[in-house]
Amino acid sequence: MKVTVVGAGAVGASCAEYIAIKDFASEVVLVDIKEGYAEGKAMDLMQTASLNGFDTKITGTTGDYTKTAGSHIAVITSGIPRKPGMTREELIGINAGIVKTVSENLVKHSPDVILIVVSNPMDTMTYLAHKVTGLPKNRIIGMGGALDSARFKYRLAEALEAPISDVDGMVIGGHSDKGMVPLTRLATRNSVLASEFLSEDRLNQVLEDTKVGGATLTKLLGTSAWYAPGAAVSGLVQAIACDQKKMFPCSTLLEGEYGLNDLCIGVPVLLGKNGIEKIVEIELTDAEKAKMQESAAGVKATNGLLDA
Ligand SMILES: NC(=O)C1=CN([C@@H]2O[C@H](COP(=O)(O)OP(=O)(O)OC[C@H]3O[C@@H](n4cnc5c(N)ncnc54)[C@H](O)[C@@H]3O)[C@@H](O)[C@H]2O)C=CC1
Ligand SMILES: O=C([O-])CC(=O)C(=O)O
Repeated sequence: MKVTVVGAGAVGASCAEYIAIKDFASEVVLVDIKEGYAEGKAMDLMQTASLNGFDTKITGTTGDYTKTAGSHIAVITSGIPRKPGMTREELIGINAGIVKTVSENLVKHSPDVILIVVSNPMDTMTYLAHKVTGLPKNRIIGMGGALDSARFKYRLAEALEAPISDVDGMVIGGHSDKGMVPLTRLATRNSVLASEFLSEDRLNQVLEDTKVGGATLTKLLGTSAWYAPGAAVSGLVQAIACDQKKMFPCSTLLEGEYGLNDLCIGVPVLLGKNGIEKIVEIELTDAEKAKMQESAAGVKATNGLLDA
């Protein structure tokens, strides 16, 4: 199983590291545009192999896509991250051009590849990857909901004063400060609804803290986060590589599902060897449906900037 990760920056390198540590891929190829950078990251990571006990071979290249040929899965993390005070949507001007070129190059050398889009604004970049490559919808996956759900669980565990392994929860909707829809109604601690333990106000606080999870870290770090994003991507890659049929909220092209059309947005999907093997439609309340509609309107407004 060969995996390419484009962008050897913070998220790309973290993602490559987690993939290697889990030791399910034979090969990871890092690609960057900065001369020597991917090669350097690959060498540094390879020197952790004997320490961390993995056999995955990691190599790096400065923009030579022939080295990516025959990739089963490719992750796109190339592009600029936001700085404190910015929204993800503000990155579109620079990142759209990068994601377009990178998607074209990847598909040219690996026509059967499954793409995982990470660069922001992620839902719009996933939609752009569809437009540019014309790949079937099961082979283009946007990563956002897996990360947002991990942050939701972190905040739930904090509020419940429970170990994280006790809690479960899911975030759907757009991967943006305003567009996320954390499903507090369905959040649980060991199958018991979180609402049994937490007041409505406290659950709302969990919801609000989850939505600004990325912005909170960006303010603290001066750039956006990378450990949890890298781990979240590695989870999606593993689910596909190992044909796990695991459920994650991912950004996917909707054609009527959830009453939405012609956009990519986060909904629960099953991931296996074919990429997105099923879009899971769950029954939402009227309030949740309204939030999804609002979130979709935000994503569509950003998609509209692609043509501008
Ligand atoms: N979807 C999500 O949940 C998340 C998305 N992100 C996004 O991921 C992207 C990357 O973030 P970081 O890794 O923190 O940034 P970074 O700046 O550390 O790394 C980005 C890398 O992309 C490279 N790059 C730029 N243009 C390229 C091209 N044409 N081909 C190959 N490589 C190129 C840069 O040289 C740099 O090394 C950002 O857009 C960020 O907003 C970050 C975290 C989570
Ligand atoms: O916050 C950002 O800009 C990066 C990102 O998407 C995240 O960490 O959720």
